[in-house]
Order: sequence, then C-alpha cells, then structure tokens
Amino acid sequence: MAEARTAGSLPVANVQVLAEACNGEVDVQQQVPEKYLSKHPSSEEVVAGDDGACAIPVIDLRKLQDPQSSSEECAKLASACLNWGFFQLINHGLPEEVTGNLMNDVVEFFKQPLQDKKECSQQAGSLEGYGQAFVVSDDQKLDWADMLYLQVHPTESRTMRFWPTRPASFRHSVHVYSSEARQLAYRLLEFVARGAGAEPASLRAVFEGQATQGMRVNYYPPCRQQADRVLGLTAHTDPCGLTLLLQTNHDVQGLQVKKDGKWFAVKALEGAFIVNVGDVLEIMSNGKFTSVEHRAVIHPTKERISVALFHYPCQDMVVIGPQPEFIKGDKVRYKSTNYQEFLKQYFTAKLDGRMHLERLKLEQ
Ligand SMILES: O=C(O)CCC(=O)C(=O)O
Ligand SMILES: [Fe+2]
Repeated sequence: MAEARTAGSLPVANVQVLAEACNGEVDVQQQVPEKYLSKHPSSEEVVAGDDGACAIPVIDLRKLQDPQSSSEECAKLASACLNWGFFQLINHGLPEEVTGNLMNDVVEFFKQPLQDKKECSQQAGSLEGYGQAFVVSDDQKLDWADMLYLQVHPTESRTMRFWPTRPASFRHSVHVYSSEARQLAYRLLEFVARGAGAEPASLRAVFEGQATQGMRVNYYPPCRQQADRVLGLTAHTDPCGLTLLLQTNHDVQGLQVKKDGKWFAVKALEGAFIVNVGDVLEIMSNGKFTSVEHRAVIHPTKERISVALFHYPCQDMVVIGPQPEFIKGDKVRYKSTNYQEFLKQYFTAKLDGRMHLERLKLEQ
C-alpha cells in the first residue's frame, strides 16, 4: 500500500491521553471535546449481538479443506462474501501461541507512557507509525482511537523506525504472525474464488509474491461521557482485497457491520478471525463479493484493541477491474481504474462509507 506512505493525516490530540483526562483518571476532569461528539446518537437501527448470536456467518476452515464438506462450505463462504462481506473463521489452524504473542505485545505497547510510544510516531506525509489516520480538515469529526500502522510485507518495504522495540518481542511477534496469517489469507482466497465458480488460483495469484500486507492496530480507550455519541472508527470500507481482524477482550463489542441499512453488532468468537472483503475484491469479482461498510463503537468503561491485517495486490499492479474469471457471460459492472490513483483517492480523503466504490459502478 504505497499510498499510505504519501498520504499523511493532520496531527490531532492523542486519544489515550485525552481519554484519561475525560474519564476522571487525572486531577482535573475534562469534557469530551465537541469534535468527538456526533450531533445525535445515530438514528440508524443497531441490531445488538448479545443474545449469543454473532450476526455474521461462521465459516469453518477444516470443513473447507475436507473433501466431504468442502463444496457445501465453499458455497456458504461465497454467500457470506456476497451478502455480508464479513464472516468469522473458526478452526483456522493458526497456533494460539502466534496470535496470543501478538496480542500480548500489542497490549503491552499501548500500556507504555506516551513518550515511549512516541518513538514510533508518524511523520508528516505518511500514515505509517503511531498516530491517527484520515484527518483532512480542521473542522471534521474525529474518531476516539489511536492507531499504529505498519507495512509488514514485502520484508524490504518495512520501515523499522516505526516498529516498536518495546516490548522486546514485538517485532518478532509481528513477523511470525503476519507470515502465518498471509498464508491463511492465500488459502482463503482460493476457497473464495472456488465458491464463486472461478479458478482457485485466479485470486491467489494477484495477492501472492510481492503483494503488500499492512497491519493496523486500533486502540479504542473507554469513554465514560456520552458514549453513545462518540465513535471509535468512522464507517468505511477497506480498500484492500481481504482483511483479517483480531481483537483483545472478545467480550467487549465494538465492530458493527452494515446490512440492509441496519448496523449489526458483531460478537467476536474467542479464537476466531473476523474476515472481510475489501474494495479490490469487490471490483475484481465483478460484484460477486461485497466490500461492506463497517465501523467501531466504543465502550464506556473498557478499552478495546483490534489488529487489522490488510492484504493488497502486488505493488506493480497497474489497473484494477473485473477479472474475466468472474465475468463469464455476466455484464461488466465496474469501471477499470488505475490502482495507484484509486489508493491515493482513498488515503487522501475523509472516510466516506462506500461512496468511492459507488463511483466506479457502471449503470446496468
Ligand atoms: O476495530 C475494529 O473492529 C474494526 C477495525 C477496522 O475496521 C479497520 O482497522 O479497518
Ligand atoms: Fe476496516
């Protein structure tokens, strides 16, 4: 994701520090600044996921790999990618130690004093490092979150000055986790293609080799005041192909996914990945899969941390458009577009839900 490097964000307050002041953890309690408050609590309906249901479909990798159940599970996967754009992946085979080490180190990173975290601060003109993203004007509403964004693959594209050295195991944990998760993403892309009746290798080939993988860690502090008017992460779609998401405290709900005009609160299953389709996959699949709007809400008393791993096509990709494998007698539904331009537009603007994607749709 070369563009993340040329697209900076205006500097804003550190939200973790602000939250401590607003939550009464220091001598003088501060009011949550207006910039973090939406005008009203959203009028859109939220379907709560606390009755044991997790809202989005659950896909079992073991079933995908078992010849006995593979076709049925593949069809379920393709349907999840079309109708929800999201699913939870169970029996994914990534060792618990690998995900556990990553999450522990991420938690430890954010526990450090601000000064120490600032050693990894973003620099002007780039989104990599510790800071915020998508702040493009002084009067825009702000998200109640800090983030750490790292480009993790290809290895030569890493800028180590943004990679924390504390805790000491951080870099190693990210390296191991991102390599294993990348293999998992490739395997999933094969099943996703198969589920839509395309050649399994067709999608994988686009994302393999020198393809870009970026990791965004989101830190959402609690907010005791007016929690229903404070948003952790504005509604958006992911610009990549496929995102793999993990979160700490699986019992703290934060992620919400839009379907049929309603927000569905996702109840994260312990040990599962939350996987979603990004813009590039919607376009390449000619709309057989959907890049769905999602957002993160915050909790009044508990922090939440999520780690999103974005899988982009190869750096040298020039044009993105519907792939022949996914058209086959269907109408072409999206304009082909210059890939670098597409990324640039995404990373230099305010998050805008699905607007940037709708502009690429052809009249049918
Ligand atoms: O925190 C979450 O659950 C969502 C994160 C997300 O959507 C992102 O980083 O793109
Ligand atoms: Fe996202």
